[in-house]
Amino acid sequence: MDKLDQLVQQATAEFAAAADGVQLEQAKARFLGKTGVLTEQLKGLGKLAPEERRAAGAEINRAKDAIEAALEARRNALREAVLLAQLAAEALDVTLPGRGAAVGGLHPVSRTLERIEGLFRSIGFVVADGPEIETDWYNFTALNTPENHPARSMHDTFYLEGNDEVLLRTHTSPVQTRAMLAHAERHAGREHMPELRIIAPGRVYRVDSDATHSPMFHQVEGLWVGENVSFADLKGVIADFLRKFFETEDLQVRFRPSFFPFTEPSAEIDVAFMSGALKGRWLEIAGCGMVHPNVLRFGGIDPERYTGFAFGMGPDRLTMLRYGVNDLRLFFEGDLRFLSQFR
Ligand SMILES: CNC(=O)COc1cccc(Nc2cc(Cl)ccn2)c1
Repeated sequence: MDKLDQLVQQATAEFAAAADGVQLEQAKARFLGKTGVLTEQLKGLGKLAPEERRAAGAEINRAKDAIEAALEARRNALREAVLLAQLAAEALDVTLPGRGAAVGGLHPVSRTLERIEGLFRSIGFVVADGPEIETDWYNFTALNTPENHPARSMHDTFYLEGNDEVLLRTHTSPVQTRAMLAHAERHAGREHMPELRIIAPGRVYRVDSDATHSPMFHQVEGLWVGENVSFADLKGVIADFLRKFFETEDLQVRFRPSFFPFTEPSAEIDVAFMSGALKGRWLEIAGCGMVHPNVLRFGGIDPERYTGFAFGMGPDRLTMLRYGVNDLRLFFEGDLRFLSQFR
């Protein structure tokens, strides 16, 4: 094989060894560039005799064409490789199953709140709402809570920055007082004020956090005010509600004497199931009592003419009982592995 054939072989091998466009251009320069091997050959033609020059020149140009063809082939091969790599990287397998939008669900506490509201609506209660940021008047004073009562302290109550009159409500009782004032106002001057039956569900805040206490939790309060509402009405409404809520007649309800500043007499409500894991254990689930006369007065209602009962329960606690959950904080951490069990 003569020198020119060797050059073509060598150039083809070096082009094949070029891994990308930059290396290929460097290899091209070695053969076809200004100082390339082929260019040197062409310069050497001047030294030949005129009759030899034409043949030698033709030979060199044939080699040059072969090298340029090898170069072009390698360029195409590299371009093809880049394209194939890109296609592989961006490949979309349309046969894959769709990700799909998962079906959401109501939060277990929301389900409990809706259930409680539905049960009380079915006996004529109306759901009332009110501000979560309250004044200490509506949250404490209007509920007959003494100025020095520990519940007012910053150890139990979240006060807004640098303020001791604006706070995060610690219960939904303020909603009840606001509703009483509005109701009394609306029917002022009439001989008989219509009965008031309201349910006040909502978020409440207390400075506390452990397995059974979260700084933000939920409460549902109920209030029934009329011309001769009695403790018997209270017991009947609560017992009936609990049987419907827990969907069993097989439970006992008891009213244990207690004390709240805003009710007199007051009682804690315990429930005991006659079957299941909690069989026979008394569980405290709510507080209640006849509305204290002062609280009726703060609500614009004459305690000489009207009486009422009220209760307060923790739907978070009812939810824990209903679903057998033992750490309240699980409800508020947003962990879908926990929450998706309640869809
Ligand atoms: C989880 N809640 C509890 O242990 C105790 O809650 C209770 C108990 C008794 C009454 C009330 N609410 C109330 C509201 C007004 Cl406007 C007047 C009188 N009382 C809340």
